Amino acid sequence: MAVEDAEQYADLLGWAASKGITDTPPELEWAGDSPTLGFSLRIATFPEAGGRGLTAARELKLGELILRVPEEALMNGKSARQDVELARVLASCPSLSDVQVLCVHLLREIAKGRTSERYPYLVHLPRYYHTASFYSSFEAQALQVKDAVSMAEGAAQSCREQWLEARPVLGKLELGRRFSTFQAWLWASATIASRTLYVPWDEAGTLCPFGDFFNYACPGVSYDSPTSTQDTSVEDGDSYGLEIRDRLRDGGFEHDRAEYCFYARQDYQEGQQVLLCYGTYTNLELLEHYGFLLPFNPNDKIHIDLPSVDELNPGASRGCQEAVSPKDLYIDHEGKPSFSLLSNLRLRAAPASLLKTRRHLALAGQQISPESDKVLFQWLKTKCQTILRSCSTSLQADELLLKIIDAHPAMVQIQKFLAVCKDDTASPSIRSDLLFNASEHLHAVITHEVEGFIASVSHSDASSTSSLQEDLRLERWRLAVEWRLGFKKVVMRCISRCSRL
Ligand SMILES: C[S@@+](CC[C@H](N)C(=O)[O-])C[C@H]1O[C@@H](n2cnc3c(N)ncnc32)[C@H](O)[C@@H]1O
Repeated sequence: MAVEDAEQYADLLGWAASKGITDTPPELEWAGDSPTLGFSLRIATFPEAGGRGLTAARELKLGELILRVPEEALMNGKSARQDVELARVLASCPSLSDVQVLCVHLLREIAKGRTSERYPYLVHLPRYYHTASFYSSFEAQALQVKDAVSMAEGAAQSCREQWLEARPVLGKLELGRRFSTFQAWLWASATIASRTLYVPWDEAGTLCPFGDFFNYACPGVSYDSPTSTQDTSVEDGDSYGLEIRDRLRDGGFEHDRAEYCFYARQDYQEGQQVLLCYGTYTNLELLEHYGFLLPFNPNDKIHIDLPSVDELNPGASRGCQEAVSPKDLYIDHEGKPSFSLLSNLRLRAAPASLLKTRRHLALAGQQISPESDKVLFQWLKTKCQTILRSCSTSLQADELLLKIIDAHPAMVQIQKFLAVCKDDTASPSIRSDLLFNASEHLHAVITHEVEGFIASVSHSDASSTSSLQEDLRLERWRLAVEWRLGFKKVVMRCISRCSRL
């Protein structure tokens, strides 16, 4: 963790204080004192856990009020309509959604440059994002799993549709070409997706200066290590040494104070990263909305479709079927079937003769008979094996590919790697150590994907592809590989669990 140079953020801290943003508890404020920051929180960088974030400037206690951001500093649909010119143009286009309104508001403020009253805040917003709408077709396909690929392709498509609908408004506001392009819209919508906080009156949420520096804490996990990195070597059945807790409410808009208030979700030592729970997300949802993955995410799940009514027990009369919500049918991060998946599989696997008297057992989470449990776990195991077979690379290939990308984190490096791999005359000493022991098949699979990635980057609009853009695409491809590897690990855990049971 590196505490950020106060100079670098002096403009933001000064502006925040002028807006009444403060991390001093109300009981310690002296009447007439101007608000300040730095008493409870400091801006710092956590390379392994979210990059820029907030660190405890002193010991903080669970439940303590640690930051207050007055309504005047927030940026949302209400503040958009306080801008007279913007309100007039928005009134002429009432069909825009809350998210579109906030995108327009953000782009209008950015287009004002230094003359924007919010410039000291806006200038510190990230320049780039890895949220799903930025995924190219190659990166989306690299997710491999059908639902994940459609999520990424759909995100880019829906962002484009929203931009097309909002274009007349951007035109009327005369923001200038640079701030009206699809690229600018993508940036604004990713800013909103990854940084807004919940408010009850606006579906887009609110941008909350300084409050949007908090990195994410997963509900149910207590972050005890000072840098908040978690053990990533997850073994089946391991308790991971983490304390599982209920979700705490750690931030929200308080009408009586007219402030967005943040509370410590646990005790923190000075220097420890202070985190905020944005909600309960699977890793795919984190990737979609926030552009990152958690190495350990107890809320991760994989959806499993139920077999047809007589697939497990052909010809048997099933009687009436329980109504079941698809979202409850999943295997969790440990590879365990959810309660609803297990009980519905039990009802489908049991012979009709037993169902009459033992149906209630399945509904109470108990076995109907050892034989029918065997049938259902065999079915689940086969289903998981089919899921893995439908992916174009194996878990081992993904692990190796991830190591290769990590060892070659820039486009020029990955290009050199490919050149060496394909050069039959290269001596073993200059060939990559990483592929040295790989089988011919693995070698071919890896080379094929690396080649595909490089081709996809060079086929994209060459005039606008800078080396920075290429490196960002490499990072997105890496995230896609990391996600599918995590997915396959969960499926593998389910297979070993089924084999044991
Ligand atoms: C609300 S912002 C948090 C502050 C942000 N790091 C910044 O520099 O402004 C949310 C973004 O921070 C990053 N982030 C937050 N929590 C993270 C975590 N636990 N691991 C990795 N990245 C994280 C992601 O890029 C996410 O989209």
